[in-house]
Amino acid sequence: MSAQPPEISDADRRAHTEIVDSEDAPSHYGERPITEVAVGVLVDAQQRFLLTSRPAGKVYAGYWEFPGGKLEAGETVEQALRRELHEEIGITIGAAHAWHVIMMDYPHARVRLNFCKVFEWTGEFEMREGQRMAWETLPVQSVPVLPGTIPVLEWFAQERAFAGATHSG
Ligand SMILES: Nc1nc2c([nH]c(=O)n2[C@@H]2O[C@H](COP(=O)(O)OP(=O)(O)OP(=O)(O)O)[C@@H](O)[C@H]2O)c(=O)[nH]1
Repeated sequence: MSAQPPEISDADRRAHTEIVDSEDAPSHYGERPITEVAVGVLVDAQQRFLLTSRPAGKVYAGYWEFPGGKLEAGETVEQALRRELHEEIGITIGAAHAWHVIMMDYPHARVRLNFCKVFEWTGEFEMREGQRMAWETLPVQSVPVLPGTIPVLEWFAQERAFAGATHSG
């Protein structure tokens, strides 16, 4: 859990979050096109949630996030999530329960993160891209966390009546 924090630029620090909670924002909301992303919040029987580290070679390599990825043409959020989690972490998910939707405006991309809670899955976890995995609870111990992950920790804090810092750093 002691990853060397990657370099973060001033532009990255200014990454802007908008809580949308709606799938109605047009696909060219604002001045830049939006990339749709399906993100899985796996919650186990002990109410822990799964974080994975971003693999080497991707933007924000080494940052901790909830696993997921970009929608391919014609896919629904649930279909993309099922495909991504199978490809990246080796499991087959049961139902994906739509939770929150946020926009993140990064220097490299403007993304709409469609977070879904997942309570059931089959198969063994296998980090197929060399990621690391951690079952976490609040406060999160893995550092650093991706900017787009922080709102999720705040939603968990609200749900769980958790007071205090949700993560380190
Ligand atoms: N998976 C995931 N992506 C997130 C989260 N928060 C967040 O801002 N993002 C952003 O959403 C985008 C997801 O892209 P990705 O690189 O994971 O997707 P992918 O696996 O399809 O990428 P690829 O095209 O490199 O194969 C990235 O810009 C990433 O920074 C999160 O919690 N999980």
